[in-house]
Amino acid sequence: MGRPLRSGRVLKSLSPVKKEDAAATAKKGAAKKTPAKAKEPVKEAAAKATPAKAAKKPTPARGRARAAPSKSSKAVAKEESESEDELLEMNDSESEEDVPAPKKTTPTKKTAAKKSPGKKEQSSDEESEEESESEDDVEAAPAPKKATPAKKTAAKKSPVQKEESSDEESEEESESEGEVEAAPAPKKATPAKKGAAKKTPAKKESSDEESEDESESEDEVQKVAPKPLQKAKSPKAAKKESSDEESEDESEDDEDNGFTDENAAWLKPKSQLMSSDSEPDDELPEEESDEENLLEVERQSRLIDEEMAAEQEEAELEMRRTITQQTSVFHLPTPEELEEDENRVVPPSELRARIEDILEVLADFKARREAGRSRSEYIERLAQDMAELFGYLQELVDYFLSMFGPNECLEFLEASDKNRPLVVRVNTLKARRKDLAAALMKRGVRLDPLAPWSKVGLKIYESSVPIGATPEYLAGHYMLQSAASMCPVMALGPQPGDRVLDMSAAPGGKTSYISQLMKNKGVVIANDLKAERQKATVANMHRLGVRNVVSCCYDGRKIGAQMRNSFDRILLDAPCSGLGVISRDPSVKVQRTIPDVRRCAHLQKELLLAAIDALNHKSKKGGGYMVYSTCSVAVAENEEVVNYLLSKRDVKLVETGLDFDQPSSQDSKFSPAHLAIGKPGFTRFEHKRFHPSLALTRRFYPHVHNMDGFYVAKIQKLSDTKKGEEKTQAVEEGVATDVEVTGARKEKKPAVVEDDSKNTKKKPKGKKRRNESEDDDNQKAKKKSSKISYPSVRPQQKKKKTNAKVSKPRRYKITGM
Ligand SMILES: C[S@@+](CC[C@H](N)C(=O)[O-])C[C@H]1O[C@@H](n2cnc3c(N)ncnc32)[C@H](O)[C@@H]1O
Repeated sequence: MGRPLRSGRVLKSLSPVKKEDAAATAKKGAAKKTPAKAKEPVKEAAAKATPAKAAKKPTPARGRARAAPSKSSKAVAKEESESEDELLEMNDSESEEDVPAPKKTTPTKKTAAKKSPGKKEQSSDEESEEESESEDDVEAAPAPKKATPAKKTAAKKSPVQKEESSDEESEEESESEGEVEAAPAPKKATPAKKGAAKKTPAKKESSDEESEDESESEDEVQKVAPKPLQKAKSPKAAKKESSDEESEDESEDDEDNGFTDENAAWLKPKSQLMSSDSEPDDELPEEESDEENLLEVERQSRLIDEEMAAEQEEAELEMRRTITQQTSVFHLPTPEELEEDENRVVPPSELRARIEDILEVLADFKARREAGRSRSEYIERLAQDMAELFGYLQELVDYFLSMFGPNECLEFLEASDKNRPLVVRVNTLKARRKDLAAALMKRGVRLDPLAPWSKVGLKIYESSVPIGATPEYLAGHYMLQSAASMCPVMALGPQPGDRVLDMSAAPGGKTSYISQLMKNKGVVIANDLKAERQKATVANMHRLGVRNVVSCCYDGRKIGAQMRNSFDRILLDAPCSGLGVISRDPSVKVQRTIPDVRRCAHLQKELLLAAIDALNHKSKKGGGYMVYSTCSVAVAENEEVVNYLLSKRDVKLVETGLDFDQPSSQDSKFSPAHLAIGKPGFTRFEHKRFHPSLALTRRFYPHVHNMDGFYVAKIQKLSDTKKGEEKTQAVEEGVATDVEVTGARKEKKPAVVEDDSKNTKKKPKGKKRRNESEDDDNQKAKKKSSKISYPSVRPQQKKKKTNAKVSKPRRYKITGM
């Protein structure tokens, strides 16, 4: 049976048609419309039903094809209406006889048509005969005309499968199936769908060969025109793939409606059928609604597909971007670009972006650095950008960078721009914390206990009244005091009855806490160089009800000599650069210089030596301890100062006792594991090496602890012995030596920065200013080093007579602390 291969759509629908037509006709014709009728009427009805659907087809060929039932038309001719007879006769004649040359031209028709015989060969001989007939028809008949009769035949015969099982019927059925395979389907969409559900059972009852043949025919057809087939299939396939229930429902609807409408379409005048290339108008809406339904499903499916595709694309882009970011080389600004920058205000966002880029490069320097650029160049750029972004002198940023490293430095700078929580210390001489908290809360203050490690601290979140002017404040129930500044006093651990020196006391915040812990028992000497500041100290003592404090105004450096071995405990809350409390005093950013830091360190060393001298190491009250503290994070003002003390006096560092979860042991070995709050002090910085016990000192950071930058060291005086008096000269000159870790001499080396690119050592440009001052100090230190560092050579002693065999000469033990 030759059929026109108009498009893939037509061909693709072949196999559904085969099933669906047969089923449709079976249900419509046999089961519903003419249940009492025998096989032939069923066929007739089916034949009518099928063309009715076929009439939807727009192409004349299809229309003609449907109107040309070849063999089956003969069988049902008597019961057909006149118009139908005419039509059938005409079609028969067309299909069996004259075949217009142009219609025969499509080779694929033959291919498709020849497919069905293959299946028929597997059936009975009679079937084969009939098939051969149909084959002949196919070959002889023009494709379009034969196509529809094939369907029609199939439609007529397929009901037989349900109603009768005679051989003839099955022969006919197989014949019709064979024809159906090759029949054009597209315009049969609706009946095919309707029939599909009905046909399926019939199909199942029949042999598997049928389905195989179907697939074969489909395959073959697809080979002929694969692309259009796929396109065309979707609507029909969607139909076919819809649930059986749906199909059944539809068919039931059809059954309810009867064949009237379809027949009406089918029974149109021959001329109309023959001439109309398009479907009848009244059927268009149905077809369109089907299309719409299909499109709705498809539309949703497409939407999901598009969304998924978009997401996938976005994910890929993101991945590519991340890979690029992580692997790309960051190019430092060229001199020209830097010159441009100087003539404009670089936006903070741009600075920050560059800072972050440089940080990324530094994190993977080998892979991401620009060829020919050294690490120091990146660091230099980073320091400049950070200084500009946060408003610091660059030398300070340089210093922080050398202390923290790039990433932590950024965190520190950011945290130093934020205010710390407001904290008050309850004056337990006058109030209890819970009472004070309740009183403040009544005034609309939102607060919380400071931390598990403090029994007297309250953290203020919000207050509708000025915290420094409440009735409770004026009554002395509390003192404004930062969390960090409580730590030195806690570390000192003053006891009632102690003699305590607060060497730099004004305005008396820590002094009052000391008295509080001493329960107003014992004596506190509150000293400060500046008498003006001491007024505030006195006022505070009065307000707070402190009665055991004596204020005085001496230069602390002289107290050591004047009040030697006089105190059980001493607090030196030293004057400092304030580099830990920048959020409280942002002027530090531009007013403090590294030489300022050096000057502070020099004063601190002097004060510290004096404090130790004033400390009584023979205190019978468990004393002989002092605490050194600063509100600076600079190593020069902290570890370097304490390390210097270790070289000058017979002292040792002990735990600060700030490990509140564990019992504090004054004499325990220094081990960071014992410490709960604060970070260990530096034991090395740049080229300097400090005594390992410096790890017992505590550092507090804004970016780590959300506290002021602070430093706390607790020192025990062991004896009144002074080591290396000759070093005093150096101290007076403000020289920080890094010699005394073990007491052995260590000469200072000039600061160096490793150049990764050349692996050579050179002085960094960016650190010139700081290193210059360091170098000055270093030069002085070198000159003095012979005096400072060499241990005094003991006079040659006469060898004692001993039995011990001494093979090696004895070395003098150098005591560094
Ligand atoms: C950080 S403040 C002390 C704060 C105080 N401990 C408190 O908690 O309220 C440092 C103090 O050291 C004082 N000072 C500076 N040089 C001094 C010196 N040579 N002798 C004694 N005190 C000095 C300053 O006047 C300043 O009041």
